[in-house]
Amino acid sequence: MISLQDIYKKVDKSFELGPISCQIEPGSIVALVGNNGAGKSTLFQTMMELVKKESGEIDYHFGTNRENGWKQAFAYVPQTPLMYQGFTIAQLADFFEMSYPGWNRQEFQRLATLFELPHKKLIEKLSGGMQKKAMFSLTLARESKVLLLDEPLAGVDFEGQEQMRDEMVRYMERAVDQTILLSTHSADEIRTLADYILLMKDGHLLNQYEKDSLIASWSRIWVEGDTSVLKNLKGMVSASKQGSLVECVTSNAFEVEQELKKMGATVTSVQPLELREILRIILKEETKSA
Ligand SMILES: Nc1ncnc2c1ncn2[C@@H]1O[C@H](COP(=O)(O)OP(=O)(O)OP(=O)(O)O)[C@@H](O)[C@H]1O
Repeated sequence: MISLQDIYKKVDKSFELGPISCQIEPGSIVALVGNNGAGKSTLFQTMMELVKKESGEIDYHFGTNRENGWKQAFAYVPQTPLMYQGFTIAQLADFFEMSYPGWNRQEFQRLATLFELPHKKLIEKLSGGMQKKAMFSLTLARESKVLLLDEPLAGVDFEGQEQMRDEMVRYMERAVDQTILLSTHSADEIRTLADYILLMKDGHLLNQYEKDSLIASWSRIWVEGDTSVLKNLKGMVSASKQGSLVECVTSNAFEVEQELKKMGATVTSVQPLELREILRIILKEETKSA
């Protein structure tokens, strides 16, 4: 278990992260989701102690954050590999081998072949997508338990995305308690990879969801009836008249359907909502109520 308790980081006058508290289950893939500037990268940097937090505790259960044991267990791929710009991939491979006990050159070479990495090129001379593939390969060759990936698939070509997804699954299969926390703006990535979703906004954690339950609890229901009555049902997100029917969107699908039946309303169609749409609505609703 990774426990974050009241993590608070003041970046500057205009942005504060937290306080954030949550728990991350080992053996799961967790997607960190939020609008631009929500604080996802800042949270990663704080977790990795690359920036100093003002207060709060992170208990990694691989040793506390006051010891160095956890650093061996945690691997992190930043959004942009700024600190590695002056090095070739081959030099970075040597550097990773020296820095991380158990770094697996054979595994790195497998990944380098898969992603066709040009070993002699400086990182800064690679395209954005190739930089992602290079840092991903170097980091996955580490013997880590927890992988923090900041927008790993952004800017990567279709084939590369598929390969990286497969490699993440392979990473999870190394042991039962392998864990990935990844930030993303891609609903597709969340749908295909994540078990849980952490939703962030303005430096705060809005909510934590089990992905399949979240998808199952939302639906679009077409019903004959009175908009104003339907709007007042618990869990109704919106109800708008569309011709002779009312289009209802609910975050409480099962209970709303039961309620509609009790009311004797005629339901003409029930459709699931795309995850993309659910996340967009939740973030928009939170923006409205903020
Ligand atoms: N290098 C920096 N210097 C100053 N402020 C920064 C810096 N990086 C981030 N911030 C501040 O921290 C806030 C959170 O940024 P962060 O990069 O953590 O968000 P994010 O959720 O990862 O965004 P995105 O989805 O756009 O990558 C920003 O709004 C900005 O005010």
